[in-house]
Amino acid sequence: MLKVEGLIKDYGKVRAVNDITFTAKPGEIYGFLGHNGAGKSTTIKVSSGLLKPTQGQVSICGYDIVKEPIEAKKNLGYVPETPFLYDKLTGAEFLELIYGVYQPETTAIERQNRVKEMLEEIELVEKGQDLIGSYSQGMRRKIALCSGFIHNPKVVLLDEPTIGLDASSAKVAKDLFRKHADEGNTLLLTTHIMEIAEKLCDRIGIISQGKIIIEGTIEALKESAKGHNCESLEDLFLYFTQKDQETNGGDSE
Ligand SMILES: Nc1ncnc2c1ncn2[C@@H]1O[C@H](COP(=O)(O)OP(=O)(O)OP(=O)(O)O)[C@@H](O)[C@H]1O
Repeated sequence: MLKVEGLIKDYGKVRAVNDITFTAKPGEIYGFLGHNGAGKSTTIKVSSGLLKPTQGQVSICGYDIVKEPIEAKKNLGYVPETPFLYDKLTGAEFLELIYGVYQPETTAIERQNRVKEMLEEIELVEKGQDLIGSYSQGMRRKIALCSGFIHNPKVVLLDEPTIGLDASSAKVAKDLFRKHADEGNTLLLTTHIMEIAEKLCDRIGIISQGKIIIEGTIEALKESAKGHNCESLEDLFLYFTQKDQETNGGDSE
């Protein structure tokens, strides 16, 4: 379970996140949607422990990310929008390294077996022994995704997880996300691709100018937009964000 309560994050004078509260539950894929600069990545970075909140709390499975970072991070997987990878390691070596950091008590054989399983799941076995430096953009993305799931975390934060993936790789990734959620884990993901959010997410939170302006299932969002001709998630997204800008002003695009 991921709980964000009264979160505020300032970068100097810029208030990037302005009092956000939401919960992503076990078994759920929570989609975080918003225009560029709305505050999605900042919320994810604070939730991962990478940035300190200005105000408010984030807890991962009940552990406060600031006060109990080790316990919180043991339960956490995080795949940033621009992941850092080691070009001089093979994909398999990189994943073994990450797995060993999270599960230091495991043996080398256990780590190798888990990595093999993960590479099979993401359909990258034949490239596992190649250097990451030789990978295409899509292969790099796949390895980064594996690094977020390799230790079977209870909460996974995914910032634009399907960027650079072709249609069949995106399908493999989406299947991985769904399977992990169906096993009782929590996923929070951001995406600008409305079709992905529509098909994959159990609940949606729309963020505008650092605030969540509406959240719920797509059915619930449609109910709130009744009479405004919103048939798809794209229609709903445009309706709610435009309404927010008309009501509250601002220049987020
Ligand atoms: N390191 C930083 N220093 C100063 N301002 C920042 C920094 N990172 C983000 N911001 C500002 O915070 C606000 C929210 O940015 P954020 O990256 O969280 O948005 P986002 O919703 O993830 O956008 P995108 O969809 O473009 O990735 C923006 O106004 C951005 O310019």
